[in-house]
Amino acid sequence: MNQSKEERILNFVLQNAVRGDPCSVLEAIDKYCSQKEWSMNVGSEKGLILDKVVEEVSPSVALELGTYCGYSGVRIARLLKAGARLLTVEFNPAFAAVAKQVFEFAGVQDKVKLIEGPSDEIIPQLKKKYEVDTVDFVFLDHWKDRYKPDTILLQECNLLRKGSVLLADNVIIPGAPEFLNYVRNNSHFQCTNYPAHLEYMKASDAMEKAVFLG
Ligand SMILES: O=c1[nH]cnc2c(O)cc(-c3ccc(F)cc3)cc12
Ligand SMILES: [Mg+2]
Repeated sequence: MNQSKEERILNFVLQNAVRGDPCSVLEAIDKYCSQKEWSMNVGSEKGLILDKVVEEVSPSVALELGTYCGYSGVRIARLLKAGARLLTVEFNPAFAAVAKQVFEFAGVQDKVKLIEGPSDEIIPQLKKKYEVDTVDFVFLDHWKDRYKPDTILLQECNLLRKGSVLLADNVIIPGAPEFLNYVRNNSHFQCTNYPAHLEYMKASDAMEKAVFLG
């Protein structure tokens, strides 16, 4: 059976990165996806913005919506302080299977809980089933049409606290206009836009940070 692109990315990591070295995993994925096959990892330019926000927040509990191959999950997990954890949600089982192996190869598996399923089902389970009180940081990188409803759902489930930081990828390409309108015109959020390029391309993209004010 033919390999998927995601399996080819995983194999490139296994053959070119260093087990237990998260940075080498990130470099291998960026090398493969910039030289061989484009894929929707956040990439190194927007990855630096992600790094800065994660370091700024220093979350005890981080949530990622949209795991894909695990690139941004490795990016986030490698920066977490001792005892902190990342919960990452992926709808697509094939993507989740690749991400699991990427996390293990990078050596971040003890900091990461990979949850398979749709975000609108998982978010209401976070408190009771995954023992979450509130989330300090949320990376939205799944399906653009879910950014706004999932932001509302996080609030309805009392998962945000004063100062919780949302960071959304792709607010230009593919674009998340409803989400942008929602958070930018909502007095409970303080927003900042970070222009960048679409991963591995010259096209313009941007990330939006929205701090929940309580
Ligand atoms: O669907 C996406 N989820 C998460 N991140 C994405 C991402 O960073 C880029 C894109 C994307 C961008 C341009 C294009 F021509 C085709 C797909 C999609 C997603
Ligand atoms: Mg993205």
